[in-house]
Amino acid sequence: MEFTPLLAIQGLAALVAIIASSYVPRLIKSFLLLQRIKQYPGPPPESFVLGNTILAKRQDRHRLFAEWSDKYGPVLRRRRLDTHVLQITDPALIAEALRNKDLDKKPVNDALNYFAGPHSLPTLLTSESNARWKGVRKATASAFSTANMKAEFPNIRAACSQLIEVLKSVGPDEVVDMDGALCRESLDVIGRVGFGKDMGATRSLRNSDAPGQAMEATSGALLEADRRLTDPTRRFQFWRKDVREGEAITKRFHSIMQSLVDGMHKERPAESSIAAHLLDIKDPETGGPLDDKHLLPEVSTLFMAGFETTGHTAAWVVFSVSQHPEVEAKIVEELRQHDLLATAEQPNPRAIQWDDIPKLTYLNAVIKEAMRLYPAGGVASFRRIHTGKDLVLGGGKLVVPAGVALHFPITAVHHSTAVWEDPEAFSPERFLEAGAEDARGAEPLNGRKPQRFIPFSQGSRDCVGQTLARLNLATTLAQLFGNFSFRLAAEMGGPAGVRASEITSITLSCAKGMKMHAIARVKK
Ligand code: HEM
Repeated sequence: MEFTPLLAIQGLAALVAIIASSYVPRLIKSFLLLQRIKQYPGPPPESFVLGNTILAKRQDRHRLFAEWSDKYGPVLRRRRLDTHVLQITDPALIAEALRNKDLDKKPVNDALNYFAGPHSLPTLLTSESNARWKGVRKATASAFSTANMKAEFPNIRAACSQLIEVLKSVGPDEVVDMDGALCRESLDVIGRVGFGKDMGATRSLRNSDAPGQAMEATSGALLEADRRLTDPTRRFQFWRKDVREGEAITKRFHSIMQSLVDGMHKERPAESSIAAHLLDIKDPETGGPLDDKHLLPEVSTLFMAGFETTGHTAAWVVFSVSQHPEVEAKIVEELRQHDLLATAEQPNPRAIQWDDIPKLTYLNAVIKEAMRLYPAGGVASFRRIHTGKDLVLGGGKLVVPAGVALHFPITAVHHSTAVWEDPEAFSPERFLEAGAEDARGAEPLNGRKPQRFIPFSQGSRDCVGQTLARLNLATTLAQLFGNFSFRLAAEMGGPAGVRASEITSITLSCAKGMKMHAIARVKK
């Protein structure tokens, strides 16, 4: 056939018709949905086509969602291309919605699945709540039981002791990135508690002989996943050097995870470990144990979901305390009362025990207050209605039409003036009051009070690792504050510099890290 201008025009027309036939129905649907949620206010769209897409990808979007919530109210409307999103920050509505079985996660998250394993399969974190997810969730939830955490407590303490040793070798004039150090420690905690393996991330901070690849590979692969999340076309840009490097480091991360899986097969792990629980999962399709194709991504996911979240949170605590000497003085007094403070008479305080953790009331309140202000998963919690039917919440107060997405941004709830008094103030005392975590004036739902403090989200898709996270945070921070006082390094530009560098990628951190001076309480 001869190529003629007429043929080219016909081809172009066919292409336009194909695109139009798939997009026009979507646009009509989007327009009709808009008529049903028009009554809710919301930020003006950036453009007719984009809606609020670009702003909602901003690095400080956690702050933006909070500003919108205060400006437009607890139920507001925004748009991502042709998808309408209702952003909800009313704790009672959130509690009801997140416990409603008609809502589910969106089925696929390619970037995170790519991170998790070579076959890009959905995992505990990214999958819909299907039979496979149920099996993995049940097994991991029981791995994180109080009894198992108690059995694994010495492993957490051991990882923290390594960090203390590293910091002791650093002089007070030297600057340490406490965010990086605490992420390393959290990675090692997951390695030890989950798989009985020291990944060497903390040791490699000061010792170049220690095997440091685990940290570099995990954070490098996570960075590549984050880049793919913000730019879905990235995976096709094979000519770019940074994309190829991202692929290479992701492969390296997978091979480290594969060696953990090989170790699990070689020798039965401790019964209290996460590994033992993962090995006992029955695959709903085969009835047998998970094959490596499915097991490896679940192992990776626990590292991904657990190490930066916990590490960044601990860094936010250290930063917050460094800005509030009166808070530090109270922590010091509490640690002194429990014999956990380094003093001239007792330069090495006694080793922290499992029973100490609940007794550290003030420190626990400080951790909660930092998690309120800086929730690591602050923009998580997107849901969609999977039944095709409208969702009715609050006894008819809110009707969500099927097809509208729901977003419950945790940072916005934690910073809302409608939910908290003086939300921007760092005041651990608020968590010393009984019922501080409950939503004010909200009626109990199935016997449970709706919560306004939700750093781990809520409902069936809440954080499965929260027992480990809380335990690690309290154990680590008690030992850190027992031995050191922290001062923000000048290069951070003071609290204003930290605030200006807040960044939400997959988790919330400070783009500059958290550079500090660790000043030993007892001089050598
Ligand atoms: C301070 C530390 C942590 C914070 C703030 C945190 C926060 C969260 C949040 C907000 C979610 C819900 C995400 C969503 O709705 O999309 C979540 C889910 C999850 N978290 Fe955590 N997390 C922490 C530590 C951990 C740890 C230590 C682990 C495991 C080692 C872990 C494993 C998971 C997993 C597997 C899920 C998905 C659960 C499911 O969908 O069934 N997290 N986390």
